[in-house]
Order: sequence, then structure tokens, then C-alpha cells
Amino acid sequence: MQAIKQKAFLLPLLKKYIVFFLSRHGKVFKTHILGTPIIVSTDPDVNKVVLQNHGNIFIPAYPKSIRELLGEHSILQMNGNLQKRVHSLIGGFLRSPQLKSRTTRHIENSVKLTLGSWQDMQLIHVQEETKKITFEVLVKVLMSVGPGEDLNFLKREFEEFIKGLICLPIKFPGTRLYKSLKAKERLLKMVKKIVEERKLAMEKTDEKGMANDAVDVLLRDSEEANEKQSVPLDFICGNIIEMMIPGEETVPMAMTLAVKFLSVCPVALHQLMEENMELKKQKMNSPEDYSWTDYLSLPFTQNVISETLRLANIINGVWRKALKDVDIKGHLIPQGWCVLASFISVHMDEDNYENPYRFDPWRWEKLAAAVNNNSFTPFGGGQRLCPGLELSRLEISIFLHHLITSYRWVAQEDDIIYFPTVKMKRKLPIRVIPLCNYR
Ligand code: HEM
Repeated sequence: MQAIKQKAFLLPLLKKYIVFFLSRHGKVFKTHILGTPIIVSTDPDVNKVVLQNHGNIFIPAYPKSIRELLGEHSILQMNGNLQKRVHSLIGGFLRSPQLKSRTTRHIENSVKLTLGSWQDMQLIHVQEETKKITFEVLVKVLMSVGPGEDLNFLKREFEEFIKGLICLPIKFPGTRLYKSLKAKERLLKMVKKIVEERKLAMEKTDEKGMANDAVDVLLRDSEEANEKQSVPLDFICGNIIEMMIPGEETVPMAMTLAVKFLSVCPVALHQLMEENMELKKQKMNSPEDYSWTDYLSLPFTQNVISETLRLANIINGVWRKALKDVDIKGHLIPQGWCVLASFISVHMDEDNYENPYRFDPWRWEKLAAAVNNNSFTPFGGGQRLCPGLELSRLEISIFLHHLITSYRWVAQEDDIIYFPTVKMKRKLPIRVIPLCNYR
């Protein structure tokens, strides 16, 4: 293993929290969170069974404010056959090589535009800048809205909407939840217009090429399903908005934390730069554009991304409620109880990772075959495995490639905040120095 000099960047509070979790009797224990009795699992095998959810025993259990904002038909809350159907439709679309090939151009354009604007900026806040890139890509993939007034409207209203995801569940004029619900109404109005126009356009043509976006995917499915199974337009509109939630904060945070972790690990930064410079040189001497497979084929870059996702714990675990008594590895989970399948405890457990608090991308050279193991679940697993997994890795790869082959940077002091969601205290300010071959 390479000797890496780096500062401890994890908040002592986080370490205390993990140590508390892991020092309990056994890896599965009962506790109380905000007065609610829950079972916490820090055991990868138990988490796997919870995530697999054979026989539909476990349903998602979100706090009241989130349930209220999501709406009962949200993909994040729905269960049974409808969840399976929507999940496989969206997953199939997002994973398709055609989508990845087309989206690669969108991501590149968005990354280059943002990086280009950095040349004249004194101080760059990485967390803000990466959000610009990923929101644009997300809205394009979901409903083909490009840069302009509509995109700005969606960004503004969506930001207002998600402010209420973690708040007191009190709903009257002036409260956070109320304002967020109002923003959702405005978002719904705009998305409904887009969906209705698309439906009309579809009815006028028989041509069926590849679906352009998630709206196409859901509309076509609804058209093909018979009367009884077809889903109403409101359902499609609601789902488009709700699909923005898991995609909006996660990818920019992964990009930001990759920059943060690399800033304190110069050896990794150097190796990443060499690997990406090599690809850039090849591409400069070739008439071919980058393909999505070029970006995903750089092994060290992929290891940096895996290590970032392990340490970042952007989704630190998932909450489920048991619909009946269930026994997993000798632990009884009684009907009606909530289970927290804690990913962060597994990712930071010495039993699973040597020196778990260290940013060590080289560990993945040994663990490579285990990327799909139970101890590495940044994207969840089983029935609800994140359908945006491959798209996310592609976005992060493209961002890192163009960043590292265009700029050097110096990061200012900043801390990671882990609760209630992962973010940087100061949005990660950096100063950049353009490389002479910036283009
Ligand atoms: C680094 C980025 C991301 C991370 C860490 C992440 C993580 C996760 C996790 C842990 C889950 C499982 C939740 C559960 O089991 O209850 C999930 C579900 C989901 N994610 Fe992601 N996600 C990311 C990016 C994205 C993107 C870019 C999209 C959309 C384009 C997306 C769409 C979804 C959807 C729709 C679900 C719900 C799936 C279902 O319940 O059937 N995610 N994500």
C-alpha cells in the first residue's frame, strides 16, 4: 500500500457516532431515535436481507415531512408491483448505452461551460458549481429541458421545494412545509405542461425511436398498458419531480467530496492526473470524440470514485418498516418496527475496511472484485438499488477528467457536515490555476 500523508478530515463527531454504533452489543441492536424505538443494523448481511426485501416484508419509512412532500404515489414510497414496474422502466432507460452515449455530450458541454467560467473567478465554491452541472443534466435526462428560462424556473422552485424535506411537519401559511408544498404545486404546473405537450405530439406521430427522456418512457408505458393498468398523467408528473430528489444533491456532493479528499491526498491527485492526461493526449491525436466507455475505463479514476462514495456516505442508510415479524440471522424484527440499515457504519467498520477513516483509493485494487459486495452500498441494493448508479459514476468521471486536465487548485479550510444531510460548511472554496493547455 502506498504511504499517504493526509490530514484527518472527518469530523470527530462523526467518528464518535460511528464508534457509538459499533461499540453496542452486537451489530444489530434496539435503540430509540427521537422517541421512536428502532432496530439499527450495522451488519452487512442483515442489511442485504432488508434491502432484498423478499416477499415484500419491508416498506420504506420516511419522516412525516418527507412523506407529505413526496406524495403517496412517489417512486420512493410506492411498493409492490407498481414500484417494480416504474423502477425497471426508469432503470432500463438510465442504464441503456444509447442514453449514456447521448448524455455524455450533454455532461461534457455542461462541465466545460462551468469550468470555462472559472477562469475569471477569484474564488470558486465547488458545491455550488457542481450543482449547476448536475441539475442541468438531470432535467435534460428527465424531461429534455435545456438551458434557459424554464430551467432557471425549475431550479429556483425545486430548491424551495427540497428545503422542506427535513423540517417540522407543521403545515399552515408561513411554515417551511407549507412553502415547500406551494413550490411543488408550481413545479407540478410546469411539468404538467411539458407532459401534456409531449403526449399531444406523440398522438400525432406513429414513429417510435429511442425514448428521449424519462417523460417519454413513462408516457409510452402508459400508452401501451391497457386501460386498467395505465397510470394517470398526474402520477407521471409527480414522479418526474420526485425523481429529481435522489438525483439532485447526491451527485454534486460526490463531486465536491472527491475534490475535498483529493486536496488532502497529493499522491492520489498525481496518479489521477497522469491517468487522465494520458487519455486526453490520446483523444487529442484522434479524430474520435470521447465515448462514455472511455471515461469509465480509467481504473484509478474509478477507484477514486468508489473510495469517495465509501467515505462520503451521502445516503448514510435507509429506513424500512417491517410488515410482519421477521427473523434475520437470529435477530427478531417485530411487525411494525422500523429498521435502519446503516450503510455508514458498514463503510466505516474496521472489520470491513482497513484504516476506514483514511482516503485510500488503492484499497480498491485489492477489493475490485468486491465492488458489488454487501459491505459497499452507497447506492443501496436489492429491489430499490439506485437506478441512477451508472449515470452518476459517468457524471463524476467526466467532471474529474476535465477538472484535472484543465486546472490545478488549492482548497481552503472547510469541514464536512454529516447531519441531517452531507454538505460542506463553506461550500468548499478553492482557488484555481488554469493549465496552459486549457481549452
Ligand atoms: C452519487 C449519487 C447517488 C447516490 C449516492 C444515490 C443513492 C441512492 C440510494 C442509497 C437509493 C436507495 C434508497 C432506498 O433503498 O430506499 C437510491 C434510490 C434511487 N435513486 Fe439514487 N443515488 C444517486 C444518484 C441518483 C441519480 C443521478 C438519480 C436519477 C437520475 C437517482 C435516482 C434514484 C431513484 C429514482 C431511486 C428510487 C428507486 C426505487 O425506490 O425504486 N439517484 N439512490
